[in-house]
Amino acid sequence: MAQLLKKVWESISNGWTSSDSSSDSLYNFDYRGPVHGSLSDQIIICSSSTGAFDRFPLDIFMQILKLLGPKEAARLTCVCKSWQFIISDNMLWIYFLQNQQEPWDSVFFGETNLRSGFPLRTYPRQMQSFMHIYGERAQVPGSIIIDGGAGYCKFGWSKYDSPSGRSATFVEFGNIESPLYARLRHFFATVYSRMRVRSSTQPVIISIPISHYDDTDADKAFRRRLKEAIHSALFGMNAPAVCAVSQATLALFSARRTSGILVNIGFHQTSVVPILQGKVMHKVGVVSMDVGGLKLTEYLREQLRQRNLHVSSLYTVRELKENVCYVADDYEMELKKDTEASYNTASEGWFTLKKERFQTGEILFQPHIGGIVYVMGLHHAVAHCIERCHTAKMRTEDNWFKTVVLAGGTACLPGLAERLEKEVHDLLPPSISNGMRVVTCPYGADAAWYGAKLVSNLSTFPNSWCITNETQSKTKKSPFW
Ligand SMILES: Nc1ncnc2c1ncn2[C@@H]1O[C@H](COP(=O)(O)OP(=O)(O)OP(=O)(O)O)[C@@H](O)[C@H]1O
Repeated sequence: MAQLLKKVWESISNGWTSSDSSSDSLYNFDYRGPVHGSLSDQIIICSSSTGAFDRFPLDIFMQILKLLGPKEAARLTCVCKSWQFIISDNMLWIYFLQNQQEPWDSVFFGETNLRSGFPLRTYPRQMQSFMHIYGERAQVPGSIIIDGGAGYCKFGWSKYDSPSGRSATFVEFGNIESPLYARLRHFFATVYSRMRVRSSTQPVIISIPISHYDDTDADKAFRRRLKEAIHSALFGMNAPAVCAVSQATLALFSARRTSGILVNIGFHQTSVVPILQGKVMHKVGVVSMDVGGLKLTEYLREQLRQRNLHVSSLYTVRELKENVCYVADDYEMELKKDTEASYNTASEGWFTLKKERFQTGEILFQPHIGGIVYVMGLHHAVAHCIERCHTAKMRTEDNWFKTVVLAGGTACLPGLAERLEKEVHDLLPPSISNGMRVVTCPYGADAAWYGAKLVSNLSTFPNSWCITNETQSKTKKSPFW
């Protein structure tokens, strides 16, 4: 300890001689919203002594605590009331949380918006202290996250940086004709075996695919049945706790939002999903189009074939699409430009693409150029959804539906967000479109997985988000749906 103090003292003295010594420079936080007010204000009120440390300026004392780390700092709260008061300062624990593996913005978003589970409640002021939150988060068990996309399944540990496995999805969750329970059980068993983990050891968080989204009785019944089948399959495998949340909601969470319009461009389909406070607004209407990543890949292959460019594998075409294609800001103008670019693929060498680079993504806006008929363009679907949200006026006090979040692998196409925003503004009257913006979720195809990770690392997880075998009978009507 003496050594450490010496080191700290030296480093701080050096800092004073070489740079500006404003006390703020010791705090490199972005956060400026203390829950208890600033510590220096409060320390004046706190009259009791910190013993020999009375001689230390407060910022040095805090620097020592930062160097000691969260475990030691927590222990020191037992020394006396003054120390406890100083150590429990939110800024110190925000500093510790900022130095965790998870981005601080996501931690803050999650702890202020998602702690309660459904129905969501925001904690602007009366939330727990960050010391308490830090302690709770440290005790949250690791969970298994399974995002079973229509094309690719992503799974892995909540404490890891990214999904540990991706595989082509071999179960269609949405197929009502087949014995759902058996298929789900097989699917979960395969994921557990790939992860080499026993199903009975960890809570599990599952993304529910966007399917049967209408507000009809039949679709509601299907969604209920699917939820029940997921729970029974997992509890039948002795999972200790299960959390099942819509894929669209999880993707929206990963973009650090609880409300907005989530546009998921998936493998087979594109879905436009209005979400208010984490809840899918089936009543307003989810719009879905049969254009997804696979159609884009197939269309690019067709264009290359027309230019007598032979590509043996669809994987190579996909590689070209993911690395060379983009969405034009103005399609007609782009046709007049020289857009040629070459790319060296992993298994089939060099290819030079021309207008295919932007024509591929154009089928999202003009499906007919790819031979897809009776399907509306993405901008029309989004504008339609915004209009419906505007008309429904569920919450007149804000424009929750004016943030459009793009998720899914195809959402990574450069230029897509800008083009969509422009087209939607052109379609809607300014009174509705004013303030509308389109943002891209930073996680692309893994958006739902990261949303699940955010939830499963919350200080209140699993209690406020999961159900157990014992509690499942009480959740006949879950608000997650
Ligand atoms: N950087 C990229 N640019 C363009 N397309 C991409 C990129 N990365 C992935 N994709 C495409 O995204 C598609 C897969 O998307 P994703 O993994 O989101 O679908 P999914 O989760 O299986 O489907 P769904 O969301 O419908 O359940 C593939 O066609 C893939 O080629």
